[in-house]
Parts: sequence; C-alpha cells; structure tokens
Amino acid sequence: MEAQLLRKYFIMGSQDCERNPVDILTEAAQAGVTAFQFREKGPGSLIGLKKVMLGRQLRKICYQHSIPFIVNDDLELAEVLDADGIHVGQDDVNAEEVRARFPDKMIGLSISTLAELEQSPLSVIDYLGAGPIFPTGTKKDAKTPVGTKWISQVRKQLPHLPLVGIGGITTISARDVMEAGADGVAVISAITKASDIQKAVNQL
Ligand SMILES: Cc1ncc(COP(=O)(O)OP(=O)(O)O)c(N)n1
Ligand SMILES: Cc1ncsc1CCOP(=O)(O)O
Ligand SMILES: [Mg+2]
Repeated sequence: MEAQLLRKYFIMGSQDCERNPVDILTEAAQAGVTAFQFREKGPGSLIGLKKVMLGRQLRKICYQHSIPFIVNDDLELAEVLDADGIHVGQDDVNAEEVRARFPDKMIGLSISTLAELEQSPLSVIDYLGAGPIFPTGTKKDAKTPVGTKWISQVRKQLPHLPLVGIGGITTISARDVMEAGADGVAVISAITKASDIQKAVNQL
C-alpha cells in the first residue's frame, strides 16, 4: 500500500459521535482525510443490522471520495461491506488468518511493544498502527501510553513498513508523531469532537 494513505487516518463509530456519523464522515472526507476505519465498538455502539446499515452508508461516502474504507476487527462485516481493508489488534483474529481469507485487502495490525513486534507476522500485513502514543479517553481498555519514542523505535527497525501513530493525538501533537517517523496519524476524538471539522483536518 502507499504509505501516503495513512497521512490523515480517521477512525469512527457511532459511539464516538454526538451528531450523525454520516454527516461527520462527509465533512471529514470533504476536508481531506486520507483513510477511514469503521470502528463500531464499545459502550453505546450499534450491533447487527443497524451496524451493517450504518457501515453501508459510511462505505458509500468513502467510495465517493476515493478514500480506503477499513473495517475494525469484524471480518464478516468487512466481507459484507466489500471493505478495502481490515484492522486487527493483538487480541483479535490472527493477521495470517485474515490474509488467508482476504488475499487482496489491506491489513493493519496494532503494535504496542517490542515483544509484539517480534511475534507478529509482518510479511502478511500492509501497515502498523503504533500506540497508544498518548493517554486517551476514547478507548477504555487502551494499553499504557508508549510515547513518540515508540514510533522512532519501530521506524528504525522497519524503515519501509507503512506506520501510523494512534492514541490521544491532537491537532497540536500530530507534528511530534510525524517528526518521530510516522507516515500518518490515526485519530478519533481530534475529529469527532472538533467544533469545526474542516479546520481540524487542515490543522492535522
Ligand atoms: C490504526 C489503528 N491502530 C490501532 C488500533 C487499535 O486496535 P486494537 O488494539 O485491536 O483495538 P480496537 O480498536 O479493536 O479496540 C486501531 N483500531 N487502528
Ligand atoms: C482505537 C485506539 N487504539 C489505541 S488508542 C485508540 C483510541 C484513539 O482515539 P483518540 O484519537 O480519540 O485518542
Ligand atoms: Mg481490535
């Protein structure tokens, strides 16, 4: 995959939104986010048909704006929505299984420690999501923040694998993440909680 696609990677589910997620993604897409992950997860999230129906709407917006549509965790949903990619973490379906099922989709893998990095099937994935970089209130079960140093460490070990930082990144701290060597920043609240989404995306 082109690392440039990770530059402004927006992640969202309805649980993150105080207004219509369709409007929020439309504004973010118009403002120039470069990738989108549908992460319908946690307290207040939709399940079953409602999740699929929202996913269809969000998938369509990505298609209209030529933005990759990536599904978090849920392989069935990725198939039903014909997603461009899937993001899995260390406690999710193994990335090798995801690759066996989806030879042509982008696969992202979360990475928080050196041990995880050493044990991961890096040859089957397309990018790494490194974090949480900073403390975050968005993901209740987030691991201990690892800081931007973690980005530099991963970049040093893997100079060519596309790499995005995630966790507590704001329009101000995004610069530090990029300067540490990331190809992009993955954010939820920096966009969903912004009073002016266009401005927030521009600042990122
Ligand atoms: C780009 C990106 N990086 C990391 C994550 C976190 O994935 P995971 O650790 O599996 O946690 P959940 O998002 O599933 O709660 C991500 N989603 N995206
Ligand atoms: C999904 C995820 N994985 C690690 S931290 C995090 C939450 C990121 O949300 P925010 O950008 O609001 O801190
Ligand atoms: Mg996961």
